[in-house]
Parts: sequence; C-alpha cells; structure tokens
Amino acid sequence: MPKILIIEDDTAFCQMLQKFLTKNGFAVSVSYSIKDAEERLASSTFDIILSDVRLPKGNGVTLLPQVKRESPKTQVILMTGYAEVKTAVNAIKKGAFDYISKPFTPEEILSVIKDALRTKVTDFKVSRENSKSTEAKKKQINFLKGQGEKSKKLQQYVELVAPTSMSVLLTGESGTGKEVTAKAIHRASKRNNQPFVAVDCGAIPKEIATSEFFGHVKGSFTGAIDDKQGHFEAANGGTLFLDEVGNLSYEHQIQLLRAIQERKIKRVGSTKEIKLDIRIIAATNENLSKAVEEGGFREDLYHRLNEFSIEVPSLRDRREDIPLFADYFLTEANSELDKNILEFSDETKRILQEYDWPGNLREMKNVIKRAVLFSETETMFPNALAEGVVKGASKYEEVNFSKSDYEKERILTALKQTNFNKSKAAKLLQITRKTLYNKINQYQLNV
Ligand SMILES: Nc1ncnc2c1ncn2[C@@H]1O[C@H](COP(=O)(O)OP(=O)(O)OP(=O)(O)O)[C@@H](O)[C@H]1O
Repeated sequence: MPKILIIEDDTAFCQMLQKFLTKNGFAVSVSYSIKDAEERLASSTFDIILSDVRLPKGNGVTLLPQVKRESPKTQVILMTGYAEVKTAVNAIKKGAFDYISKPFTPEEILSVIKDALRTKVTDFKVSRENSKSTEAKKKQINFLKGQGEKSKKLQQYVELVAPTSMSVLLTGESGTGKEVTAKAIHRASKRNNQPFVAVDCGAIPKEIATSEFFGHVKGSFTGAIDDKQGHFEAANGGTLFLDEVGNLSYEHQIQLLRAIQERKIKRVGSTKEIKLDIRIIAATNENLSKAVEEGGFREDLYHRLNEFSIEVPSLRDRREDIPLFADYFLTEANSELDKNILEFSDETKRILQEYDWPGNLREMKNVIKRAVLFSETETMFPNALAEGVVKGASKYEEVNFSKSDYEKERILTALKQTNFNKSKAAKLLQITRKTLYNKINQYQLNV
C-alpha cells in the first residue's frame, strides 16, 4: 500500500484529505507543522509527500533538500495557492514532482498522485536518452516552433547554432522551454544519434557532485561500492545539458572548466584518463553575467559556456503564440487522459490569452491538462480552468463576466455544435429540451 505524508496546517482540510486518500487505498500520515514532518521523515519513509507550500514557520519547499537527501525515491507534490505558483515552479527545479493549485477536486489530486507513483525518480533529475529512443520518449522531446517574431528568432538561432560545435548558454525564466530547446539543438546537430544527457546542477548535493559529474571507481570513498560512470562519460560523443548551471559551487565550477578545456577527465579514485568529445549546452534563469560581476560565477567558465547565447522568451513576450501552444497542449492532454475536448470557448480563449503565465509554458501545460480532465463537454469553458488563471486574466473582472453570460455562451456553443438541433444541444448541455427552450427565451437568443 503506497505511503503518503500530508503536511498541512489547516487541520480540517488535512483530515478530509486523509480520509479521502485512505478510502482510496493509501496509508496516510499527517503532520500539521514542518517540525513534526521533519521528525516523521527522520524515522519513516514515504512514497509521496503532499505538502502545503505556506506553513507556519517555513514553507514546504524548505523540506525538499532533506527529503531528497534522506529518501531520494520519495515524490513531493506541493499544494499551492494562486500567488505561490512561482515558488512551486522553483520547487520543481529543486526536485519536487509537481504542484497542484488549491482548490482541487478529488479526481485531480488522485491523478497527480497516480502520475507521481508511476514516474520513477531518476537520480537527481538526470535524464538520459538517445535518438534511438522509444516512441514515448520521442513524444517527450516534441518542440513546437512558434509563429511570433520572438519564436521565429529563437528557431533561427537554434538552426544556426545546432550544426556547429559551439557551447550554447540558454537563458530565460523558469518553464519557458530551455530544456526542450537544448534537445532541439541536439536533434538538429550532427550528434543526434549520440546521447543527450541532462543534469540539473541545482539538485546535486555538493558532497557528491564530483563523482556525479566524473564517476568513481569502487572503494574510492565510503559508499563507492561499485564503479560508476559520471554524466560526462555518459554524454561522450553527444551533448551534455547543464541545467541551472548558476547553482554550481565555486569548486565544481573549476572542475567543470578544467574538463571542458582539457577535453579529458578521470573518475574519482582512478588515474586513467578518459578522452571527451562533448558539446555543452548550459541553462540558467539567473543573471549569470551579474553573478560573474559579483564574483559568484567564474568569468572564464562563463565565457566557455557562453560561446553563443540564446534567450528563450517568456510566454508573456510571445502572446501571439498562446493559441498555438494552447491547442498543442490540448491535443497532448487529450491523448494522455484519453479524452476528446475539441476546442476552447471564446471566453476561455480570452482568459488564456490575457493571463500572465508566471510559470510560462510549464504552467500552461499543467493548466490545460487539469482543465481537460474537468471538462465534460467537447468545448472547454472557463469553469474548467484553475480559479487563479481566471482571476489573473485582468479583463475578466473588468467585464464582470457573470453566470448568465457564461450560461448563454455555453448554450450558443452547444447549439452551433449540434447544427442548431435543440434536442441534441439539450443532451449535450445535460438539460431537458424544455429547460433549453426556457433559456433561449430568457436570453432572447435568436436561434
Ligand atoms: N517549444 C515547446 N514545444 C512544446 N512544449 C514545450 C515547448 N517549450 C516548453 N514546452 C513544455 O513546457 C514545459 C517546460 O519546459 P522546460 O522544462 O524545457 O522549461 P525550462 O525553461 O527548462 O524550465 P526550468 O528553468 O524550470 O528548468 C515542458 O513540459 C515542455 O514540454
């Protein structure tokens, strides 16, 4: 029976969730404070931790390093309010599995938990793939080219730099698509039949970073029970993607620089040199040049990584691509959830268009997947969207969109979808024909 720990200071909500998850076959423990959670984590192991972001005396994110250190297989899901999306997105980079915005429904929480249980935790968020990967993996690396000016420029740069052996530094906010851009560069390069190895530098504990990067031989330190290949060796011949490179300690910056310059490495505890032929793509959502000025990042390494830099635009800066990405994520969610939502209603489109998307494409993908799960008609209406998104779309409040506007819109869409066949439209709307006629009169619809 999978074990879940809920960390939530709202005791009533916590107990309700505990009851619901217990009924659904999970062994559920609860902690109402960070301190209690820390104690529990020290003595037991859980498959899933479901933690509120905002807790008295801290937040759910501060627990992540402890969880990742003591129980790397545990998946962490954060429960957030609207204003905390950015924190949650940062938490994902630190190793959290996903976040779920409050309020959520029972189906939604179960779906996230099931996803988390299905997804095996890889060591420190390292993913390895090569071009001979399975269909599923190929699907994961889909890269949609946008049509707006900024997206076209991004695509141009990708095509320009891909065939060269230049190091590329990708900058941009979290969730903008830096990793998928790195994969797109790899796929368009001559190395595309060689490995692409992605390493989240922010998630590797300092103490073992050298061995993670360069590997080790058996017995070289306590805990080195076997020979182990590092990420550099695993990527040999292909591309090494260093995500969150700004998080590397000074010591590891030196080690990386040396390996890149000398094009060879030694495993920890070994004298044997291994020759490298690697293309480096690094990514950061910090201002790395400022970090160089302030002395937090080595200038020589910065120049090595930054032979060519590409800024991946935020979704706010490429709003003209929102419909394209929304359609793309709709199709993706339909196939993942085995649903068939065909379109967005006009009001839904407007909300998606006007919302600010602080978590960028990652947030949009999550919002649409959740909404697909909720939608019961072939058209997606605003009520399926997370409340934060609806509220966040500023003009939504200005026009004071009311329940009746929404109802009217649903009725018109259903009528259009059924070619104005009122029986079919009523069925689609799950109301009786008589109610439909009453509503048509009430709203004076000319149909
Ligand atoms: N061009 C794109 N086409 C299709 N999906 C995309 C595209 N860009 C981003 N995505 C989707 O958005 C999500 C976030 O992308 P990705 O992980 O590459 O962002 P990131 O900038 O590397 O984020 P972080 O800085 O948090 O590591 C992924 O699920 C990815 O599939």
